[in-house]
Formats: sequence, structure tokens, C-alpha cells
Amino acid sequence: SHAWGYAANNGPDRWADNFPIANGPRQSPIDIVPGQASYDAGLKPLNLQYDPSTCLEILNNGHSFQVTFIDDTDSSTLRDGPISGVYRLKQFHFHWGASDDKGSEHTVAGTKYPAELHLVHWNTKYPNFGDAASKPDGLAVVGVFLKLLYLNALLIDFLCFLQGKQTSFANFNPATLLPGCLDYWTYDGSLTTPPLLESVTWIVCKEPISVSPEQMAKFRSLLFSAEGEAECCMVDNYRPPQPLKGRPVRASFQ
Ligand SMILES: CC#CCNS(=O)(=O)c1cc(S(N)(=O)=O)ccc1C(=O)O
Ligand SMILES: [Zn+2]
Repeated sequence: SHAWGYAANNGPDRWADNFPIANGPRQSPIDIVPGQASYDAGLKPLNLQYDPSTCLEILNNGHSFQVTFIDDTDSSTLRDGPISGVYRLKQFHFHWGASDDKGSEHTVAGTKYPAELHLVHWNTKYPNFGDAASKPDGLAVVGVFLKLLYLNALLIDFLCFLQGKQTSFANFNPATLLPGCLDYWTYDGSLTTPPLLESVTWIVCKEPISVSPEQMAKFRSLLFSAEGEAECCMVDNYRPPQPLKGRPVRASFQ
């Protein structure tokens, strides 16, 4: 099976061995150069409606941890922005580094943030997520940078739960993780992990949310390894920026 990961022997530079699309025309993430993004007055504001009761579980899938949502109804959705139709929230997860100088997948004029949040949505014109993931307009992922500023009260419960210090994790409202200003850049891209499918409309928020050094330390204390395996801290689970290959990057703001 494709035991891909982020280590030297199975990391991003090796993914093309089993997933040749890794060298495709619309790969993600990218370096966003604000001066080269074109303002598009036709872009609508993001319309995110999340229902906390659809929060299902947190799981460590070996390369990140993700919070999954019940997606059999239109209760947690993304509309407007650069997309048409209704996309349903499937899961959110993070990417982060071993130190504060790296960790995000997208970069802004070469600047790396210590972490990046991804909220994954799928287009309800398709019957299910798996089908949507193979279509060019099947997925929409909202990316939010994390910046070391101050303690993010909304992440406390979340991280305590991840540390196994909490049992229940119901009714988490991911809208609380969004920045106050929802200005964004958007471009056509892909999943940033195998299978690297080129089915993602990326929507990257310009404004980061805050996180404290202690909270970053908690992310880094999570493990890639499973019970009984040699401990291996889950860090640096980010893919570096990929070639833009002529793609336009649009801005929803001037
Ligand atoms: C078929 C298929 C697929 C990908 N699933 S995902 O979209 O939830 C996803 C998306 C992303 S990302 N970084 O592209 O949003 C990362 C990881 C995952 C995951 O399975 O864990
Ligand atoms: Zn991601």
C-alpha cells in the first residue's frame, strides 16, 4: 500500500512515485504573491453556515488529526465566495511545523506561518464526497493561517480533548475558528496530500487567527506513531508550495 508520509523516505519529494499527479498542472499548495493576485469584484463574500451538532469525532489518521462532520444533510455548508451551488463540510484538520518558523502549506510572498487550518467541503451536485473528490469542481477547501499572537480560547477545549484530557467533544462550532475578516485569495488547485486529486477550489483567508506558543507545543506533542510503535512526533506535516503553472490567483479584496 502507499505508505506515504512526511519523512525523508516517504515525504512530498517521493509522492510522485505512487501518485504521478503530484507533478500535475494544478497542484497545491502554492506561494501566494499578493501583488500578483488580481482583484475580482465579481467574487462574493464567503457564506459559511456551520451547525455544531453535526460535529462527529476527532481522529488521528496518522498524518494529521481531523474533526469529521455528519454530511448527509445541508446543515454545515459553504456557499457563495468563488463557488456556485452548495458545498457540505466534511472535515477540518491542521498542518503544522516542528518550530514556529514553518508549518503552513500556503505561503504569502514566501512567508510561512506556524500552522494552517483546512476546512474541507464537497459539492452537493455530486452524490457523495468520494465522487466529488474526482471532479474538477468537486471540493472547496477554506484555508486559515495560524499566527503566534496570544492564547486562542476557542482552541483550548479542542487541544485538551486531543491530549486525551477530555472525553466528550460534541458541539464544536468550527465557525469560531474563522478570522473576523473573511477576505480571501482563490485559485484552482488540488488536495495537498495523496491522492493529490486536482478537484479543489482553494479559498485562503488573508487574516490569520491567533495561537499561543503553549498551544503550538500541544499540536507538536501529538504522535504520528500508533500505540506500541516507536514514538514519532507528528510535526512538519505540510507539503511545500508547488509550481503555479500559469494559474490566476484572484483576490476578493482590494
Ligand atoms: C479521495 C480523497 C481524499 C482526501 N480526503 S480529504 O479531502 O478529507 C483530505 C484533504 C486534505 S487537504 N490538505 O488537501 O485539505 C488533507 C487530508 C485529507 C484526508 O483525507 O485526510
Ligand atoms: Zn490540509
